[in-house]
Amino acid sequence: MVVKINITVIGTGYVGLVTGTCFSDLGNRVYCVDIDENKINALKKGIIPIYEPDLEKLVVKNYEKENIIFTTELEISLTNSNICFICVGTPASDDGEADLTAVFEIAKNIGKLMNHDMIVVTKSTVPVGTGDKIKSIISKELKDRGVEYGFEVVSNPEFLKEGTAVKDSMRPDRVIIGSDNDKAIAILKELYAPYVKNHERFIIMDIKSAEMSKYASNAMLATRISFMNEIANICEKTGADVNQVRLGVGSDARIGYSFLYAGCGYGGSCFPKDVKALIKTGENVGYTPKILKEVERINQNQKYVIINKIKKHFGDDLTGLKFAVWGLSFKPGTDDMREAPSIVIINEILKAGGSVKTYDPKSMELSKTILPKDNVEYVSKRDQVLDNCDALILVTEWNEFKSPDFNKIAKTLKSPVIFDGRNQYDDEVLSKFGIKYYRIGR
Ligand SMILES: NC(=O)c1ccc[n+]([C@@H]2O[C@H](COP(=O)([O-])OP(=O)(O)OC[C@H]3O[C@@H](n4cnc5c(N)ncnc54)[C@H](O)[C@@H]3O)[C@@H](O)[C@H]2O)c1
Ligand SMILES: O=c1ccn([C@@H]2O[C@H](COP(=O)(O)OP(=O)(O)O[C@H]3O[C@H](CO)[C@@H](O)[C@H](O)[C@H]3O)[C@@H](O)[C@H]2O)c(=O)[nH]1
Repeated sequence: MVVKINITVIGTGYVGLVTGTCFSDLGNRVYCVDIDENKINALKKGIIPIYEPDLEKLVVKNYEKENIIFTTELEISLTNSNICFICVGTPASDDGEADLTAVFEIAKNIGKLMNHDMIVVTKSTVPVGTGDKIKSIISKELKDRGVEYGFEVVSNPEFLKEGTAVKDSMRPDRVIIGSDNDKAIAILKELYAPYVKNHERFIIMDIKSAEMSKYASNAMLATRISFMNEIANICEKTGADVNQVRLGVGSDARIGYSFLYAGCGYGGSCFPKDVKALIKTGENVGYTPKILKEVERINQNQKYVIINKIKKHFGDDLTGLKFAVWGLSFKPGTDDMREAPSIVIINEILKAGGSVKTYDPKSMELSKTILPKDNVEYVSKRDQVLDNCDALILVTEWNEFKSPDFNKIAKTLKSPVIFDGRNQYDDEVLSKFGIKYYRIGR
């Protein structure tokens, strides 16, 4: 295939590695840059530092074809590229504000190193107004160097989901391009065109609206989840069942079924930090975002709903009790543990004197570096977890937990009781097996 566009992607995490790989698969030449030397060296050997379905074979294929270059050298990458994507992390600071240290450091380095005209595209999730700040940082560096290269800063927020990141990138619902520069817009459209067959899916807007669209989308989805968790909590006190309510509500075409699942709270690297950052954006301009503050508060509380049910069943003191935990990652399909509800649930069990035996298909190695070492045991098979445990807790709904052998569960657990944080099972089926079943919103 003919090489089309030379691209630099800065930051090879979930977003950068997937974005860079998908662009390279179209025949573009992509320089994937990271400051983490270990990560770059591993990638050069075909070792993918994250678990993301379909990613490994695409990386290996395109690395072998020399469509991807893994490097820590930003200067060489920029020299050989016309477009540069910023894909570094923007984690929450202590006060909730997005920490833009890495983004601004990169803007500075781009200004210091670029030696021809460049389109600088922000794919990291950044607060409204960041594009203007990136522009001034680059301009200042160019001025200090006494050079006059042209550059455009474009906002192109990313909407991929972990676990389906490759699919989402190759078939995006929409591609938002925030820019007022026709040439930059045309180049980005050309780059994305093979993945965006339906051109109505390109949405062109000003840079600030593009930045805000990303936060508003995540905040809307987080709001739906907290809303349903609130409904679930009211269901529990009134005798209604949130599973049935979800069907009743979602069937309205104006509402739809997605993101209405009650559970033990949303986690991950995006919703928690982006809701906090949007609250901060509002406060910084003298506005108090009341709905968003409640969305966040409901989510914090929701992580304790399962532990409260456990304590209601066994009492506040869990000393001497061992809990089997299925699932650790913040959702199925990923090894990502950022803001995973399992962290809160397991720590609360340990605090109350209990111990934990756990299994997750992908995130156990990472969990070992995050969870306390004492009283947490890891096993390599789903059903091994059950031996000598007093109860089973389902935290992450991986497929292999969806239709387990209930007979075995009932016989192996010391007391046949399941606490289900993801509403995966049928109350009637479990009662036939003599299993006491607690779930959310019933
Ligand atoms: N993870 C997602 O599902 C997702 C989806 C959409 C948008 N986003 C947003 O995209 C951004 C990146 O998220 P992520 O999950 O890919 O982060 P990540 O933490 O997985 O990856 C970030 C990478 O950037 C590298 N990095 C940090 N500073 C650097 C520097 N100065 N130069 C070069 N590399 C540097 C890190 O070493 C790391 O490899 C965030 O703003 C996030 O909110 C994430
Ligand atoms: O009905 C639902 C749907 C999701 N969740 C939870 O919500 C969290 C986030 O899930 P999901 O949105 O699937 O995962 P992410 O990979 O974090 O993706 C979100 O965050 C990304 C980063 O900004 C965006 O790009 C995506 O569009 C957005 O969906 C997880 O803990 C889920 O368990 C629920 O509790 N109920």
